[in-house]
Amino acid sequence: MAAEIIDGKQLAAEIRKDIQAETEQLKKQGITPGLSVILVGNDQASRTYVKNKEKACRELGMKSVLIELPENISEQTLFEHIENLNEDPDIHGILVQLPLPPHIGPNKVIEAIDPAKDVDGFHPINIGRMMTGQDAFLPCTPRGILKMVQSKGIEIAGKHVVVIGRSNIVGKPAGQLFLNENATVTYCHSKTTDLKFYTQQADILISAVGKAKFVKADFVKDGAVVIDVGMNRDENGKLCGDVDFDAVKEKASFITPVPGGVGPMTITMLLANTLKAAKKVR
Ligand SMILES: Nc1nc2c(c(=O)[nH]1)N[C@@H](CN(C=O)c1ccc(C(=O)N[C@@H](CCC(=O)O)C(=O)O)cc1)CN2
Repeated sequence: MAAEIIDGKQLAAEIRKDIQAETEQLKKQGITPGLSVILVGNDQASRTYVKNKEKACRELGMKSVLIELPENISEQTLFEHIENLNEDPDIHGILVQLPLPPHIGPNKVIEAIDPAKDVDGFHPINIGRMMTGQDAFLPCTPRGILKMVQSKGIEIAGKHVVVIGRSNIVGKPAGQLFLNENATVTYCHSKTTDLKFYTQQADILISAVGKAKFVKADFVKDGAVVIDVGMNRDENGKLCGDVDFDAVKEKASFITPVPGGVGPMTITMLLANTLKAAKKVR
C-alpha cells in the first residue's frame, strides 16, 4: 500500500491559526511580536525564503523588519546591525539568513545574537539547552520535522531514527530532538561507508543531504517513515527533494513531499519561536 503523505502545508496552516490567535491576545496587552531578518547579498533562493518569512509574519499580525546588506559588507558592520537589534525593545526575534558570503564566519555572527532573541535556535546557548533538555529556542526545521511525525501519532520512543546529513542547522539538531524523545539515533554522512546498511534499518529516515532523488526505494525498510528535507532541482529544473518520491512512497508508511512538506513547517516554527520570544518580555 502506498504511504500516507504528511502534508506540511496543511499542518503549518493549522498551527499558524493558533499562533495568530495568541499574537492577537499579546497585542491586546501592548506587545506586538517583532522579527528582524538580516539578508546579506543577492542569493535568489535566500531572498525568496526571506520574503516568505516577512509575508508570514505580517499575515499573523507580527511586525517584520528586513535589513538588506550588500554582499561585500564587513563583519564589523554586520555585528553593529546585530547589536542595534539586540538593544531594540520592539524586536523580539533576530535571524541572519544563511548561507553568508564566504568572507563572513557564520559562527561568530550567530554568537553575536542575544540568545533570548535567537529565534533560529542556532546560538550555542540554545543548542546547549536543547542538548540538556532545558527550555530553549529549538531550530526551526528540526522542530518542524518532529511536529510532523508527532502529528500522525507515530511512536518515537525506542524507534531507530537514521539521519543522513550532519549540518549544524538540520542534521545534528534533528537527531538530538529525536534522541530527546527517546529514539535510538544514527547519523550518516558523506564519509559513512555502506550507507544503505544503516538506512535500511531506519524506522524513521530523515534525509538532509541536498542531492536530488538520492534516497532510492532500496534504501528504505518496508513501512518506514521517510522525512525529506532536501530542496533540489531535478534534471528539468523542477523543485524536488532528496527522496525518489514516486518509488519510495510505495514502500514507506508515511512520507513528506517536496514542495509542501518540511519547508512550510520551517517558517511556521520560526513564527512560533518569535511568539515565544515576545511572550518572555511580558
Ligand atoms: N537563518 C536561517 N537560514 C536558513 C534556514 C533557517 O532555518 N534559518 N533554513 C534554510 C532555508 N529556509 C529558511 O530559511 C527555508 C527553505 C525552504 C522553505 C520552503 O518553504 N520551501 C518550499 C518550497 C519553496 C520554493 O518553491 O522554492 C517547500 O518546501 O514547500 C522555507 C524555508 C537555509 N537557510
